[in-house]
Amino acid sequence: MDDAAIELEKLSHTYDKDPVLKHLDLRIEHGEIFGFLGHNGAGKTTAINILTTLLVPTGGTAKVCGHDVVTARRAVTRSIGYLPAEVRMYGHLTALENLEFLATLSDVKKPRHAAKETLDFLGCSDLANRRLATFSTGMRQRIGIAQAIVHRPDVLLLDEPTAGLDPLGVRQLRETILQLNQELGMTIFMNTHLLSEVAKVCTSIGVLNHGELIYKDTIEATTRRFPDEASLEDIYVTMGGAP
Ligand SMILES: Nc1ncnc2c1ncn2[C@@H]1O[C@H](COP(=O)(O)OP(=O)(O)OP(=O)(O)O)[C@@H](O)[C@H]1O
Repeated sequence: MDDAAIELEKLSHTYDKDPVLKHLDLRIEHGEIFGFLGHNGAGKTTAINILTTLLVPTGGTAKVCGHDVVTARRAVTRSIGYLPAEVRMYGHLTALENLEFLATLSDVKKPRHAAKETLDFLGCSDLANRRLATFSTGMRQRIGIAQAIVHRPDVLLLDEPTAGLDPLGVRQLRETILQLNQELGMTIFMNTHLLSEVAKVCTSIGVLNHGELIYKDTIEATTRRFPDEASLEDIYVTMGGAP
């Protein structure tokens, strides 16, 4: 079988004594937009931290594009882009300077060109010469996405990307996710609480409940099973996923 974009096998993690992730098995194919749903504290960020190589799992394996997150960290970090829940950036730099700096760190060949092209691709060239300290939440988030994709990763990991965005920002984000997936072929892995959002943008979903994956299916099968879009919430109830 070809390498999946993301493959977890019995992935487990324990910080202190209680397990936070419990034997997760999950395969996400290239080209998917995967929505990872779960209540607060379910373990979603822990899973993303493992995929970004920031955290070494205490059990099982996680691979990105066939690369193991523990034994092939460099190959993993080359394959991924990451938008954390709270984007950190150098406020005194302009958007372009910041992006060029990060492109350089990622060994991108022509960093300034890549930075400009990325801002252009995301439709925010108008922000290029403004200092990041002056940016609104929505603008910061667009630059956060630019930072995550400036090296053109195969897989983009987004941790609660809609947090703090107004409805227009949420819609813009949805369009950007589809554009990255359809035009650049990126696989997207998105942690979210927003059930309504996953139905609009995702091709498949998984539901995490207290560290266990209690549901995984395509969005078509899911909406057939839970025909009322708003009632995607029923997944939590039906599968016992409420906190
Ligand atoms: N560094 C840490 N040390 C100890 N416990 C931690 C640490 N990070 C997270 N936890 C605990 O692990 C559990 C899962 O947290 P995690 O942040 O992965 O969940 P989440 O699904 O992303 O939640 P949220 O939606 O609130 O961000 C929680 O009980 C949290 O308190």
